[in-house]
Amino acid sequence: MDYINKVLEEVKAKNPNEPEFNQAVMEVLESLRPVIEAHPEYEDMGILERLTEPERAIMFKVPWVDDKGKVQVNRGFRVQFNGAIGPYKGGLRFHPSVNLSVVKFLGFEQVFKNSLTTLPIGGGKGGSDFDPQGKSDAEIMRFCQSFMSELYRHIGPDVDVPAGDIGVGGREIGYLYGQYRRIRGAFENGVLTGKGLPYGGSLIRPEATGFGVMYYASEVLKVLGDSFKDKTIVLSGYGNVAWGVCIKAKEMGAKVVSISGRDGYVYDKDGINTDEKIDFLLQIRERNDVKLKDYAEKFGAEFHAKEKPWGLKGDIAIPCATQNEIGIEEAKKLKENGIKLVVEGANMPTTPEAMEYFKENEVVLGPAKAANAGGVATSALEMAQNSMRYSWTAEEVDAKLKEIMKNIHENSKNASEKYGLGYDLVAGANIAGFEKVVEAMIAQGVY
Ligand SMILES: NC(=O)C1=CN([C@@H]2O[C@H](COP(=O)(O)OP(=O)(O)OC[C@H]3O[C@@H](n4cnc5c(N)ncnc54)[C@H](O)[C@@H]3O)[C@@H](O)[C@H]2O)C=CC1
Ligand SMILES: O=C(O)CCC(=O)C(=O)O
Repeated sequence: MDYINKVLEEVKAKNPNEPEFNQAVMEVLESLRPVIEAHPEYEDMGILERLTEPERAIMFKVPWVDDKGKVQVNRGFRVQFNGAIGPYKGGLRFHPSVNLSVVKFLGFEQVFKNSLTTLPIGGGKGGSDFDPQGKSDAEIMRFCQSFMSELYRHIGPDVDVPAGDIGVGGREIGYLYGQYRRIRGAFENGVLTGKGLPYGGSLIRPEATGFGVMYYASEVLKVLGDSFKDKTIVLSGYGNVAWGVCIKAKEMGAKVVSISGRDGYVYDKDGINTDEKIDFLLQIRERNDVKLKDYAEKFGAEFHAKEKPWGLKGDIAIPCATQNEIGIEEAKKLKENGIKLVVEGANMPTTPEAMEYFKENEVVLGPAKAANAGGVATSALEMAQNSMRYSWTAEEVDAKLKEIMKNIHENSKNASEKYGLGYDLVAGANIAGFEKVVEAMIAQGVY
């Protein structure tokens, strides 16, 4: 059995109840074959075994009191996956589907993504099975305070720097930071990113993931001899990432025709392209009872309950909701409906079968760890500003973000070409991310 298959078997055997984690590992390791063939010494060094085992996985109790006075107990996680190139960095997800497998898959992906940004950040991720939907602001605050009452001992500006992800935005980061500051008795604001501007947040961080997706996609379109002008975008999600994509799409002359959530999707044939419509996304997200039907009613669009938007006609698909939202059936529908490019805003939104189908059917795929890296990259810029006790203008941050996304695309393209894989952005991102982390790991001895 070759080295990669051996490690894949071991990972499966060691983590039998972690399908998402196994899926993420398989996707990365399969595309590293040419690199492993060129470096047989990695086997004796145990590089892949070391990379697929988190440096630390913390699981903890999060008790809190609801508005009726009843005690609720959730489970909290922080997985510090690999710190070879910098402090662990990655978001916190509050969603009922969160478990160890989900946090480990996200943390594993984050290692390569953060390496790709070219900035000094290791990979980690965390979260809880707490569902913010239907909770009051006071309940969310009490939950965040309890969550941080345990998490604080594991994090720090040079140790591990969490941020937002699904269900965690500016409001939650504020409550989390307040509790951290109270416990530590110090203004260490480099411990979290995605903060509000008055206490050390960075301009453009809220928009960064969506803007980064569009900057990265523009680079891909350049290679394809095309641009966003007059393109129709089929989008999923309605949250932070989807919002950033909508703002940039409007600026770039493309038309976004859909958003989606847990309850179904909205088809807006005129496009989500006015400030009023785009601002409404923020309002939906801020409410603790998301109903996308409200968008449809307010703006005269169609609402399709319990369905995904992948049957719509368009040129480019940008999934911005959650993992495995595009399976093989959805991939076939996208192809039939004219989609030529899929750019992943969400983490691992495409199943392995769907990825294979895209490859065989000439649909270009921009993978999450490259395409959505603008969020974490701008978080690293927030850390840099906190260290300097200084802030850059929106124009300065945006220019740096644009340059980073351009480099991520270029480095992925070059890595793919270097191993004779042509324009394979999936393999290219995995290889480019892997090479830097491995170099740092080898330099630091066995850890
Ligand atoms: N916020 C960030 O900076 C980054 C986010 N991402 C990824 O982007 C995706 C969206 O994250 P955000 O916009 O930050 O979340 P958000 O908290 O702002 O919005 C929630 C999102 O989750 C989706 N969602 C929740 N439950 C769902 C379900 N059961 N079925 C389908 N969709 C569901 C909603 O459609 C909505 O788009 C996630 O995959 C996240 O990991 C990736 C990089 C950075
Ligand atoms: O900004 C960060 O540190 C979090 C970003 C994140 O969670 C992601 O890239 O998936």
